[in-house]
Amino acid sequence: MSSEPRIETSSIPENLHPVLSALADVAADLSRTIALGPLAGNLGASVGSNTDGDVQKALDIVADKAFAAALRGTGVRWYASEERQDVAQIDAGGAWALAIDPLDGSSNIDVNVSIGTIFSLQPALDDGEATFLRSGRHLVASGYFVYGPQTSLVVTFGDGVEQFVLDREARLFRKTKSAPSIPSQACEFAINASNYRHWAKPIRAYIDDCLAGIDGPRGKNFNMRWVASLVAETHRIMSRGGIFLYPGDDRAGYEQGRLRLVYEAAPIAFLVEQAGGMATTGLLAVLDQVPETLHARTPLIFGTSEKVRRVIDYHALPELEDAALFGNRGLFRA
Ligand SMILES: O=P(O)(O)OC[C@H]1O[C@](O)(COP(=O)(O)O)[C@@H](O)[C@@H]1O
Ligand SMILES: [Mg+2]
Ligand SMILES: [Mg+2]
Repeated sequence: MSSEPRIETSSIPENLHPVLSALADVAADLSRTIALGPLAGNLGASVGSNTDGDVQKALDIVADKAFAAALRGTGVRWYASEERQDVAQIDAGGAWALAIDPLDGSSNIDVNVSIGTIFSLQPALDDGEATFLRSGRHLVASGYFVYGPQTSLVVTFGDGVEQFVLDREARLFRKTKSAPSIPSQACEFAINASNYRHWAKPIRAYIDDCLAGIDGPRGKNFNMRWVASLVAETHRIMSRGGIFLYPGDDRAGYEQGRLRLVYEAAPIAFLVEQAGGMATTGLLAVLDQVPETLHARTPLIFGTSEKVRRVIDYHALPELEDAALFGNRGLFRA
């Protein structure tokens, strides 16, 4: 890594400068590679599968190796990656544990749609795995890079969120004047609706009510979005509000949804709470959920607080009663 910081550090806690600069350095490289697309090789080629059977793309592996290598000497003791079965030790004397989804939205690599990197930092315990098997309330920082028309970093250190944009010529992430904040009013929802028949009743009811639009209990029309890149959906919600849902469903292997608690849901939940929104599994705040295993999945529902609260309310309804209420719908008028 170059010794020059790759990010404006004035608002970043001093003990995290080396880590953030290393992450920013790799993100600048990835941004360039992604922008070259097919000119940089077959980035979307399938090269194997991880321990859970998820297909790994060439760029997943490139990104994972680049981040792990760049973090040497930055004070990161433990490195847990979506692409690795086990926690790796980087700096034996380091104070930090970093969890990372090196490349989020892999299915979009080949189609020139925004993809990203998600990370979180927490203090390292002596046991690497035990460090990560704690609730997200232990996080001291989390963020994502989104590689889109702009390459941006949105990050929290537990006191609101900040945004940086890559100035390609200077190879520097510059801080933007205004910070993202999730609006309290919004009319967009994001869900992979092809799974409708697999969802549980509270999720179906929530989406049914959105789809009913002005004629339904919400009394207004909604738009639907689904990019299939969690970072891109998060970035939109950070600026425009709305709700994202990847619930558990009845497909084999999807009982807890698709997204990983340690690498995806907890870091995003920390950002969302810091930006004025909420993140839940439907039953519990995502940040209160303790991972049972390193690669555990979790239902993830986040965004504008009022919308997320409504989904939580739907989950709280007794099974029989809810059928009656949803039939009536009057209790849930917007
Ligand atoms: O293809 P689906 O089931 O709609 O899933 C899309 C979701 O999967 C993900 O791509 C999973 O992340 P990875 O690409 O890191 O595996 C999310 O970014 C996205 O929200
Ligand atoms: Mg991901
Ligand atoms: Mg990934």
